[in-house]
Amino acid sequence: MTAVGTDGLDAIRDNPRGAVLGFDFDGTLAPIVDDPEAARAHPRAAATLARLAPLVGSLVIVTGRPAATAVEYGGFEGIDGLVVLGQYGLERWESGTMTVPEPPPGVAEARAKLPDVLAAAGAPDGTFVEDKGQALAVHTRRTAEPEVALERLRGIMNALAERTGLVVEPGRLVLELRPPGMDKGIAFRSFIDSLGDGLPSAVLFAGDDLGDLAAFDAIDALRAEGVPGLKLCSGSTEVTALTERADLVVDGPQGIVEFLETLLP
Ligand SMILES: O=P(O)(O)OC[C@H]1O[C@H](O[C@H]2O[C@H](CO)[C@@H](O)[C@H](O)[C@H]2O)[C@H](O)[C@@H](O)[C@@H]1O
Repeated sequence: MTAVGTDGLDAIRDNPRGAVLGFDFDGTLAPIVDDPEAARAHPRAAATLARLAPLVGSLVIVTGRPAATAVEYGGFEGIDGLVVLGQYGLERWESGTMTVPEPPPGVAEARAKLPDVLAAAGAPDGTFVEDKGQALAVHTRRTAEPEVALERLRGIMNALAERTGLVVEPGRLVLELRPPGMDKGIAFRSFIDSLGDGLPSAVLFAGDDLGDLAAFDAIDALRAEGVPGLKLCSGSTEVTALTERADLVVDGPQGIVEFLETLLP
């Protein structure tokens, strides 16, 4: 644990009701599996979050998933005080109420073009598209050589993003075409600012993937404003960039849940 991370954790323990705790979903609260539709939160994740919610200032999940999918796969329905920001912050769920904006026209254009683009690039067997409404995720985890497949597709995904006014969000054996202008850092900070309570007494963000780096940036920015913070990494062999930025690395979603349980009375 880094010294500043220890300060962040001490501040959370000292005044949990003033703290804002943020979490990624896949790879952090839910173990990674081959089929995105088969992903489910760790068996103790929802119960742990439900027990934490009344003890802390705010609990928020910031995920690349549609908010409704994260709520369903997480078993989060009914957790009072939990907010889920989906599609990297474009969607919001709270207490059963969902806010989902219209996707920009570039998403429909990319949806129409993507099959031909993937075929022309020789996307290998096992490549598949997850259509999230606001975004299109091209997964290679189920190909024979997932990393090789991902690299083969990176150039054409960048080109299609440029043609359609979208951006490419890289992740764990996935490249997503999604609208620009939002990321997990903007979403996390906007959520904090929207609480209207001034700066929190402490912050935490737990993640595992490249998309979570923006939320780590938000923690760094809050620290620079005097807010103690903890950057927690759900460690894996697939992503090292986050490990290098984290204050504390634990062993996947099991380690995350065990860490959260230490915050409970
Ligand atoms: O921000 P997150 O909650 O981490 O969501 C990021 C993406 O996660 C999902 O894909 C990842 O998890 C899958 C299930 O374990 C795995 O098969 C895939 O290889 C991973 O990239 C999800 O399918 C995406 O839509 C999310 O954006």
